[in-house]
Amino acid sequence: MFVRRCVLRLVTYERHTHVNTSVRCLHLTQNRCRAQLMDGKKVAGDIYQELSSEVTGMVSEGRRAPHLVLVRVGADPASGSYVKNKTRAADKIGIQSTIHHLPADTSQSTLLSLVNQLNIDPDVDGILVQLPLPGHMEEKLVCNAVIPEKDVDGFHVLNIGKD
Ligand SMILES: Nc1nc2c(c(=O)[nH]1)N[C@@H](CN(C=O)c1ccc(C(=O)N[C@@H](CCC(=O)O)C(=O)O)cc1)CN2
Repeated sequence: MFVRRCVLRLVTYERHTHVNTSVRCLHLTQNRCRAQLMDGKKVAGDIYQELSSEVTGMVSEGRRAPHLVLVRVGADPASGSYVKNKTRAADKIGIQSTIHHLPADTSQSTLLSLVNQLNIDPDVDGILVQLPLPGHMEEKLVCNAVIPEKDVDGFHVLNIGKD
């Protein structure tokens, strides 16, 4: 997914590769690696472009656009902004998005039921539970309730560490 595909790009060079002066050297055990300053806006723009073309391709083949569901619990203003930004990013790419905004006093079992419904809903491709959750909830348990195939953040124990 978009967020997971936004990775830091490290450029490794062979010993005799031309050395750009803006490049800093890092010496690892075997290889010489150079970290290159990244133009974040350009990389983000390229990723938007790439994903947008992918979605356009899917739709032109008669498939529906991917559907992302965002779950927000409580009224944390920062979480509100992050969720809004994520739906904006989805819109820009052509991904459908839906927000489920639950009150702060929602019980954990109600949240888990919602996650389970979304897990089995064939019209939902990705699920993102915005953190932090209210103090009475166990974030690890909730993150692991999202099935790995729909786990947009990669927070499920089976997805952590995968690229
Ligand atoms: N379900 C998730 N919940 C939360 C995540 C997450 O990845 N998934 N991360 C944070 C909140 N968050 C996104 O949701 C987030 C917070 C901060 C940043 C970030 O890059 N901050 C930069 C500034 C970036 C900028 O200026 O554009 C910084 O602090 O230096 C990104 C995402 C917790 N919840």
